Amino acid sequence: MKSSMKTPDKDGEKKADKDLTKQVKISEGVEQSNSSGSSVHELINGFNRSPSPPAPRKRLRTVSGSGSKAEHHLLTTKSGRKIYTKGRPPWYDKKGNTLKQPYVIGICGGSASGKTTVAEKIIEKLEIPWVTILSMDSFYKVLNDEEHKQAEESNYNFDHPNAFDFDLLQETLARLREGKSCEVPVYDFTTHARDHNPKIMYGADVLIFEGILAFHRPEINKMMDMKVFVDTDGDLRLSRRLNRDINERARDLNGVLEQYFRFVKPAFESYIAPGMKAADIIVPRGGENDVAINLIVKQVMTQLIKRGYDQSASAKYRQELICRGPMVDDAPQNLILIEQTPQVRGLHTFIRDRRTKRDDIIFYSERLTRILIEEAMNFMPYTEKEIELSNRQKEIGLRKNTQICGVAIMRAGETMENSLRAIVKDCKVLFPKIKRI
Ligand SMILES: Nc1ncnc2c1ncn2[C@@H]1O[C@H](COP(=O)(O)OP(=O)(O)O)[C@@H](O)[C@H]1O
Ligand SMILES: Nc1ccn([C@@H]2O[C@H](COP(=O)(O)O)[C@@H](O)[C@H]2O)c(=O)n1
Repeated sequence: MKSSMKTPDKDGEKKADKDLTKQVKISEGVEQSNSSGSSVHELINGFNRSPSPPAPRKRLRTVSGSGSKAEHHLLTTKSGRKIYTKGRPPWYDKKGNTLKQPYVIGICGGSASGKTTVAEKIIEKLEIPWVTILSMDSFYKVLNDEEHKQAEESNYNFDHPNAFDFDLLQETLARLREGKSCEVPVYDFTTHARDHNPKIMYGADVLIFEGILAFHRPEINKMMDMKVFVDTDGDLRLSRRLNRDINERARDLNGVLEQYFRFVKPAFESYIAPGMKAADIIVPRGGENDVAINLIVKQVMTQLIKRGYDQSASAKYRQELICRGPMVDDAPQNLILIEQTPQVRGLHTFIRDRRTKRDDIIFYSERLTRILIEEAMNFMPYTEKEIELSNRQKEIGLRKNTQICGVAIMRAGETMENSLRAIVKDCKVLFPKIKRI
């Protein structure tokens, strides 16, 4: 979107006024409300939860990293809906081309301004199946011992552009835009380090990239179809950050304040706020600005449709496959079909039913792949093995051959990973096409 558009704030269109009046009314006579509509009670509530003196650092090891808000790529929205945010495993058309580029939304704003909340609300309202959230946190540089010590003492500047690996970020975003898969580091704010296990991400119909310096590098800005700046009052950002860092990021009050005034606030003024100039849309007040979020969602949907996004396309393709009927007759000789037991049919019924919810499909698919892998285990090489029973009698059993056995899975292999690991103790899963980061 090229034209710059400021979304309605307090003085905006009538609807915004109406919403604001509603907000004020809700606050009136209940508790004191600040300019953003958030109550003072809300702001101090978090501190009450965290007793003074603060809990020891490592005890509060709630994972609060770049993957935490959508842990295992499953985002549970405030309304309880579960959304899969890993993106879409690469699909190819009949000519071997990957499908269209994702629509990229960049979300920039100060720390605790509500970037993630806005991103989640956009996703929730869009109601499209393939979405990805990429967070800048994943691209914090790995610290050396000295820097790590400084971070522990709240004396490391995580808000300066030098704290991020922008080259890696640019490369990752470029790959995701091409619909390719990537291994993305998961950041742990409690240890200032990356988790051992990165997460695998794919392109999607919509890709949201959020971070404090999301608009810092012009080459990255060029990859965005829409740039949104979340503009939340500084005092509110500080109070939310205190709440969050103490309760979720294992920090103490003094440390948060020291870091804030030494690094966070100056960096906001020098590097983050100038990002507003690059923005197409400015969202005052963040996640509670439903008028702005609805406008963004409407614009994204319009653009997706212009690009040929068709929600019913996958349903049409499935129907085509059903009409073609089973391909058992002309199947190759070495194709083995799973026995159609009542259990297998029951699982298929869940998976094929158009009313089945997304997380249920994931659950029942995993059960089905377990059956598939159990069956596949019968084709592994086994050798006889003599064992001794508890009554000292001997018995000849079977042990899996110790030789390495490689199995190539052409499509949807990753969806089988959990089941495979649950059944084969010593398996190694390789993703040959994935770019290692
Ligand atoms: N409208 C709101 N009212 C109350 N708390 C909020 C609101 N928006 C965000 N928060 C809280 O503030 C913190 C930061 O919000 P988040 O969306 O994660 O911001 P960011 O991604 O910019 O750091 C979180 O703890 C979140 O729960
Ligand atoms: N080890 C770290 C890394 C980053 N931070 C702070 O996080 C802020 C960015 O995250 P938001 O969710 O608030 O956008 C940033 O302001 C860093 O100061 C940290 O404290 N420790």
